[in-house]
Parts: sequence; structure tokens; C-alpha cells
Amino acid sequence: MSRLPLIGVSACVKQIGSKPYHVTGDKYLRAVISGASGIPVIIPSLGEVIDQEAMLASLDGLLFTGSASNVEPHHYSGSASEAGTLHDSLRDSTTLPLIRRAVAAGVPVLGICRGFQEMNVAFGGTLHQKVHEIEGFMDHREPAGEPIEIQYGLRHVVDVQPGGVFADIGLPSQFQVNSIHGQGVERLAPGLRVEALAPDGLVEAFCVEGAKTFAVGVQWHPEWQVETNPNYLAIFQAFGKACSKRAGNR
Ligand SMILES: N[C@@H](CCC(=O)NCCCC(=O)O)C(=O)O
Repeated sequence: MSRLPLIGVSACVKQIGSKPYHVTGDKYLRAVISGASGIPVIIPSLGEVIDQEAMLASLDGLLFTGSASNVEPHHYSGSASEAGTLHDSLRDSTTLPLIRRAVAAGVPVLGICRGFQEMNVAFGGTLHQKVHEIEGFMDHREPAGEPIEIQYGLRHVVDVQPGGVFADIGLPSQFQVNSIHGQGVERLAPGLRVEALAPDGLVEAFCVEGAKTFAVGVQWHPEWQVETNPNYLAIFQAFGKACSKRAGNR
């Protein structure tokens, strides 16, 4: 009998009052249900306290979410962050090894925004810490102070590279995406293949070359109103299909 795939969703550690909580954005959980036809399970950021190999054996896919916090630069030998930069060391210590283990174990992976940046760092890439301060790059941050519909509205095109996963799942050669990030790929990790580029040349999507299954990262937010955007939906559906296949094979 077929069952719905169980899809782990990464979490941030947030201080609520005097206590730490593990939280995930509502839109990611809903997109797992409506876009990937899976059951979302929040993965706490407890680092190696959880046996990740054992956890992966129970999961059919993993979604690495976006977050306002930045990956700590020591993970990619970057210079120290500016004072006041938001970090989440427990999330880093959970997601970075989990990404490597998931891809090695053939567990489908979709990384979004911070999750995309985590994938690049996990495989040895580096990040620009402030894309908007680098000559020749656009400002990829959301317009400050606007309502959320404007902030997550379509902002720029991406050019899909021929012959990759995106072309294979029928995405058009160019389409519009939202943009809600200050950091971005500086050096792409070895073994990652560019799937899409922004007009300023910033890497907007990649796949893990030679992965046993779907292993893709996107810098934008396809989870945002996933059902109403056919390109966003196609990415979630392709991810969900790979998760479903893993669920069916066990
Ligand atoms: N902090 C990083 C990553 C940006 C990111 O993931 N934004 C998402 C915001 C909240 C959400 O929609 O989940 C950067 O600034 O590049």
C-alpha cells in the first residue's frame, strides 16, 4: 500500500521569553502538504544529539528552509560577521552535516534561501555576506517596510541553464522569482551544477551533480503561494515525486 512521504523540515532556534524553541515557518509546512504531497515533520536543531543516520532512515525527504539568520562564516572560512548579525549555531550544527548525510544516503533534498546557502557551504562553497554591497550585483533583499505580499512578490527573472534538472521537469528557459536575501553564493561548491542565474550573474539555483535522487537548492522562495505559481509548484512537485518514490521503495 502506498503511503504519503514523510518530509523533514529544518527548524530555527528562537528564544521565546526566557526559553529556546525550535520553530519552522508555516508556509514551508503547508507547501510540503500542498506542493509536495507529503507529511511535514519538524526536525529540531539539536545538532548531533539526534542520531542523524537513524533519523534519515525514517524520512523520505528533507526541506531546508529559509531564515533571517546567516550561516556562521567560520563554516566557509569567511571573515567574521558584522556585530549584530543574526546567527543560529545550533541550526548550522544540525543542517550542515544533515545535508551531506542526506545526499549521500539518497534522501531527496530541497534547499530554500538559507537552506540553499547551507547546501553550498555543506559541500565546501563560500558565501558573499552582503551581495548588495558588491559592485555589479543587484540588491536582492526584499523592499523594507512593505506588506508581505509585496516583499514576496516577483522581483527579477532567472535564466535556466540547459540540460539540467529544471529543464528536465519542464521549467521555461526564463521565469520570474521573488528575492528575499542579503547573502549569496560566492564560490559554488565542487560537485554542484548551476541550474539558474539572476541577471547579475548570481547563482539562483543548483543541483548536486551525480546525486542518487532530487538534490536541488534555490535562492528564492518557491514555497510562497506555491499553488498559484506553476514554476514554483513544478519544483515542489518534482521534489515530492522523488520523496514519494523513496516512500514507495521501503
Ligand atoms: N539570511 C540569509 C537567508 C535569507 C532567507 O532565508 N530569508 C528568508 C526569510 C524568512 C523566510 O521567508 O523564511 C540571507 O540574508 O541571505
